[in-house]
Amino acid sequence: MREDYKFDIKARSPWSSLNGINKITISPAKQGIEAAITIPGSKSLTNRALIMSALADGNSKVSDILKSDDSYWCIEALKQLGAEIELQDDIVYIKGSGGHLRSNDLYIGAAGTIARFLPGVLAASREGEWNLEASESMSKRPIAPLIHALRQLGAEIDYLAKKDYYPLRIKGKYVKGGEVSLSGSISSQFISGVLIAAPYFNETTRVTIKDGIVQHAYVFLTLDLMKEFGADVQYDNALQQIVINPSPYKAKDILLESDASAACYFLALAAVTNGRIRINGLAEKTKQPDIQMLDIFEKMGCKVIKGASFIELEGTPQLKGGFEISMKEISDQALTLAAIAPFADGPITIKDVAHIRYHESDRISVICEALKELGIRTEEFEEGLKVYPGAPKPACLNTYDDHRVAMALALIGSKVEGIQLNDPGCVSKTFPEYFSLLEELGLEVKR
Ligand SMILES: O=C(O)C1=C[C@@H](OP(=O)(O)O)[C@@H](O)[C@H](O)C1
Ligand SMILES: C=C(OP(=O)(O)O)C(=O)O
Repeated sequence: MREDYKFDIKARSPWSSLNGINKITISPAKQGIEAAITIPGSKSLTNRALIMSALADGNSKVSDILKSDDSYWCIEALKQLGAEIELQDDIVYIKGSGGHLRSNDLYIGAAGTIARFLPGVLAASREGEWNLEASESMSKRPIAPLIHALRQLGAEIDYLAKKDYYPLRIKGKYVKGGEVSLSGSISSQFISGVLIAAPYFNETTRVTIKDGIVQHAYVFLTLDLMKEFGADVQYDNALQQIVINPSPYKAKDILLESDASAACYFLALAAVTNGRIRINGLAEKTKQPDIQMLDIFEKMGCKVIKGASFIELEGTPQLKGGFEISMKEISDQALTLAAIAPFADGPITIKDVAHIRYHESDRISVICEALKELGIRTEEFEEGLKVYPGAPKPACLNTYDDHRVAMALALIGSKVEGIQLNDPGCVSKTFPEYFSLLEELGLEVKR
């Protein structure tokens, strides 16, 4: 176990689950898994829509939001900034501030989407001053390329403790805009963070990307939503140059899609148990990148039915392996594939995901550690890993305060009796009901 590991209780919100539960044990379902389920709203769309509605002048209604730690801290921050927000079940009514934000100290939890999307927005808010504090894990994740780009555009942002990391101090002023070139090779969120704020800069902003973008689809999600909220943006399909004219967001009513990343755990569950799961309310046409996992499941021998408003996956008695795959564009699913890989009939190599070492944990190192603990032969590379077929043995595994580590490793409990996970509550970052849903589907979950 890595020595610096402890979970950050402060980042768990009132919407988190499993508070005070140190360990959970997962064992296979007694019967075959066959179900139709609905997954909560997309984390990425929820926090984008909340921020844009809070900036718009007027009343917006955002329906089918995700209720998790990431969205809780987003809503709290926006309230502190002066947005009037009312919540009814999973519908949020927001009276936006028209871009005039109240000075306050803000805590943003462990959410990359808030950490990378708020600084530009605050900096361009003409007046006001904010200290922004993030969770321990978020305070270790990179933000320097974003802050550097925003400063180049005229923003006043200082590091309050360690250079290049949270916490931040931001002074609102007129941000000029203009030309900026930034890197998307560690996180696409740096680009989204500049784009979301750019309609509030004084002049037209022209963004060019210095090198690659790790997950292009999230930048397209940003641009699509900006257009829906009335921003004036132009871009080419290769995202070589993105142009944003000053064009404040307009209030609107919006219904959000289910979270494709969260859906993938249940598709993987059907795949690995030879079960059948239908996800209602999510279609192949979504622009969320993780829907591309369907191609991987098909490659592994699963049958996928793509309906107009659902996705269904039927597993197979023996998953196929023996392939290498680049997961650069769908890297939130790298751990999901790694967790089901031991059950395939040949090794699986996951490539091009060096950037996931900078997510909530060093995901490549953590998943390799867990698989080894389970007795699975695993090779770790700088940019990925190779997992060999094997029979995992029961083990007690660390989740490193990383929701995707916990959700992926829990899938092994659908095949192997007695998989124990420490700090299962970390799933609350994006999916507080995760273990309850596994239980409803028949898995044995002992808290
Ligand atoms: O913009 C977004 O909503 C996201 C972008 C991706 O981050 P990176 O580009 O940092 O990998 C993804 O991993 C994250 O879960 C959500
Ligand atoms: C990387 C992730 O989150 P974040 O939005 O905090 O970057 C994730 O959800 O896997």
